[in-house]
Amino acid sequence: MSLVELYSKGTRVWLPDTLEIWQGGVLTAGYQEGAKELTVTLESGEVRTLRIRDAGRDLPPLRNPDILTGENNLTSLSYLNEAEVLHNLRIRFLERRTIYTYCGIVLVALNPYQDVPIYDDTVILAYSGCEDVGSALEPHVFGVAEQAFNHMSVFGQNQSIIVSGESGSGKTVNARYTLRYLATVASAATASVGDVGGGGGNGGAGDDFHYSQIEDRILASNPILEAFGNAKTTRNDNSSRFGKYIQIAFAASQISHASIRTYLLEKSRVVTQASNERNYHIFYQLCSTEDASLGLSSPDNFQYLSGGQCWTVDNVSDADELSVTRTAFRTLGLTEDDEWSLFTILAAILHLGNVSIHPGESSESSAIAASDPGLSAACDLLKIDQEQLRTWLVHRRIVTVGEQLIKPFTVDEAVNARDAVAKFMYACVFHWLVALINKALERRSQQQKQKTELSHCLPFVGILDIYGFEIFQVNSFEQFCINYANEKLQQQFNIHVFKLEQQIYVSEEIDWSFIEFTDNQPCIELIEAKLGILDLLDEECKMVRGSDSNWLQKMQRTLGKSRHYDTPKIGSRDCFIVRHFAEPVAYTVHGFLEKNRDAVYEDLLSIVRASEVDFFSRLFSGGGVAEPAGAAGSAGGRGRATSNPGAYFKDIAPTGRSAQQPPQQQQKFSRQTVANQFKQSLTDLMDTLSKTNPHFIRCIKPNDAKAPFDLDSRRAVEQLRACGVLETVRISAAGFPSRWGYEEFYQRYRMLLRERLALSAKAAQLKAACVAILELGKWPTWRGCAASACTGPASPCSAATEAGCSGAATPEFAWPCCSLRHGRAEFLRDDAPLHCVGAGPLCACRLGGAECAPGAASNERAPPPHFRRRRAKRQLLQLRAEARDVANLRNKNFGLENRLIELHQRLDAQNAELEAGKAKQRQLEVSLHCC
Ligand SMILES: Nc1ncnc2c1ncn2[C@@H]1O[C@H](COP(=O)(O)OP(=O)(O)OP(=O)(O)O)[C@@H](O)[C@H]1O
Repeated sequence: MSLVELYSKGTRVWLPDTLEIWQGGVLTAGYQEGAKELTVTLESGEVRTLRIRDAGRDLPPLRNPDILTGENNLTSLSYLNEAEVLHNLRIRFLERRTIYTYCGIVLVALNPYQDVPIYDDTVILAYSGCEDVGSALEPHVFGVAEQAFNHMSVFGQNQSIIVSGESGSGKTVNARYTLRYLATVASAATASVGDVGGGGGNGGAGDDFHYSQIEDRILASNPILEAFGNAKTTRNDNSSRFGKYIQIAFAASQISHASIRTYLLEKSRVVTQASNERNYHIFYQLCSTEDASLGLSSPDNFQYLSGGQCWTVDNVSDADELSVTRTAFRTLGLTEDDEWSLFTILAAILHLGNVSIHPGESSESSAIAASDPGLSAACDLLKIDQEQLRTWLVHRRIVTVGEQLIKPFTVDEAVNARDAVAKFMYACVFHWLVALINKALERRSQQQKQKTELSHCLPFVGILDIYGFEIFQVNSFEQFCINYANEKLQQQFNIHVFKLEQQIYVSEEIDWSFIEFTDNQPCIELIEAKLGILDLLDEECKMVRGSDSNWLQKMQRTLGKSRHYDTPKIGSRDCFIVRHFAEPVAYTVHGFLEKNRDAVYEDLLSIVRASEVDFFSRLFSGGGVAEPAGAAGSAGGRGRATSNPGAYFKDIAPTGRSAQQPPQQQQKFSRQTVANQFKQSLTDLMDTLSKTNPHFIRCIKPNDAKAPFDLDSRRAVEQLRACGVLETVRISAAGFPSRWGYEEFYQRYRMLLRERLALSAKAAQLKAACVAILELGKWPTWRGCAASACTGPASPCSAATEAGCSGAATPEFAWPCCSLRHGRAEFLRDDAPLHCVGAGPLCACRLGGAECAPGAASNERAPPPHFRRRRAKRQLLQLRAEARDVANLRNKNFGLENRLIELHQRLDAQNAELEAGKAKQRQLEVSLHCC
């Protein structure tokens, strides 16, 4: 169609709008070739004249007919542009109250900021086992989980579900539901095996660890990790301050074991918080007990909990949350004694934060009063030497050739030293817990252990919930690492969606015009390449006199020419800007070196490691009850996902003893900077992800006020642009909706072929076999013959005389899992009738014999015993189908109910107005009467 035809009078278009981003309008007059102007009447009635400079490029985007509005897959829109995507999401979200929408291979999830009734077990049942989950049911996070689970079960291929989005967009909630879905579906599989007495050897007597427990343990890991790793920020009341990748391995559709890797816990939050933010939830939960034996009281009595001047979270009871955390501890097998030990350390951290450090005798020194209550409370709880701690919090040892000097700290240095110990202790607790969870998610019985040894063979589904892209007023080292991680994830997404997809079209010689996308490789190189930002940072950290400002200068000299690096033209001089894929972010260099070194003075470490309590001593030495193997939190000991707190430190390592030497001999630890560890763990993560079949969930934060079902178009478009959803729409719409390898396709549909070919298809014949399967489509008898009397591919088809049947049957077919429309017989893969219900003259079951009684028009024959499992499965499928209908109805109902509530609210408001009007009228009448 030519532009003149497309842009004729009355055509519906979109115009840019400052407030709503896009506004609908209608062309008042058609576009003429070479015209410089276009007149549009907006929906508001305003008439606007558009300047056309580069016709064909700057003509306004076209609008779809109303009938397409609210499509649940954006790729099915006729006109695909930013305005249409936004409009569609808006209608679905605001009018239909639907939070999920497919966008090709991506599920877009809008945060409703309100509980929606779409996650209960009926809905899980509806999605589980649904073969065409993408089209038969509304888009849902359960749909994505089902696709991953199904793909894994059928093809034994590892899957990953990557949940991304900015802070507060709903990643953790969606990841939590995904986890629940997998746990429920897997436990249903276990139960159904148990029901029919199959057993399959799993979970039988003698196992010391039953299958049902592992699902519970997986779910119990959530409240623990959230209590210790989540905090209230200005953007999100329950913000994850660490990244998490959970891998669930399955054996015969049941969970075999699981493991969690964590990424870069934000340790600085333990000692300082921005305004209106909180420390980690667990501290406030603990304070709610006001336990005197731990010296606990209201959170505002502790320095470490008062940085943000915020101690509570709306609608959250810390006391209730504590009981959730403790219940989860029990589920994971943590004893009350160990729990008490953890709480003791947390309380000690809080008391340590209250230690008051004064200027010493000179301005270059500092001191702590012998009677400091914070110091004595911390030392009593940790069972460590108070005098030693008091000394080494305000001094350090310098070792030169042949001699040692004791140098006092300034007040600032002493505060840093104290905070570093507090952060170290908290990180030890966190990583110990991750190791504990991993231990609890292993298989324990002999049989299960064997499985674990073969774990690399078991397929898994991995769920990645990693901190979203962050921009604050002041962005520091943590934001830099978080945004770097997002940059890597975006690249992973690009590689999968754009690069690989297009490469396949080229290699398959499919006619294809390339879709441009923003490749963020140059930005990643700026960060992680040799002489890039991280490299220069590490170099500076090695310098004795290294400083943040020196590092900044070096970056400016070395990286100044990069397209993705910049310095602010106005304002702060100690900033550098990185142009990320999402947005440019200005980072303040202050504190980068210190955070990257993450140094804890060895003298202080030795003191806490010398605790009289064996548990503490082991925990602070990198060991403990759960015996974390190497890098804590790594799955089955593989990978280096979690920073090992043992490798964090090492600033000054004393080599000899002095009068005030701490009691324990120092050990040697590697000097690995935080950024270096993080880079390595991200490389490992990307490596893992690249070997899986990825599924993407893009979470969108619809407004900053956390208002329920409210969409700020500007914010939504920002996020859609940033995470590549719009480009995905274009590529998904232009490309093929489904891609199968020969092997995959053959495995899935081979039962349609004659036995001979089905069994004998070797690698070389795979393509031919696939072609043969596709040829089946030519035979109407096999593709759902419309003829009512069709009995399947008999030769010739017995329904040949009926309308809609060609009467042709192909010799290529054997009896497949027949699902003829009239449902005379149902077959499973091995051609055995499940339950011949249609026995009679038209029975399609040709096997005869014991399983079928031709002529007996009855469905009352009891199935043979060995079909019981299949029948159970069949019934389950029926149940699921019913549940699907219920879920769909419920979805609709929910939308209608909401509309009704809205209408009631409006009615109430109008009534109130009416009443107010009447009252006013009465008043006026009274005053008139008085007059
Ligand atoms: N599907 C949902 N239904 C109801 N409420 C939701 C849903 N998704 C998110 N929310 C609300 O939004 C809040 C923030 O969500 P969530 O913690 O998952 O964000 P996030 O993307 O993980 O943020 P961060 O990166 O800061 O951890 C939740 O605490 C919850 O109140």
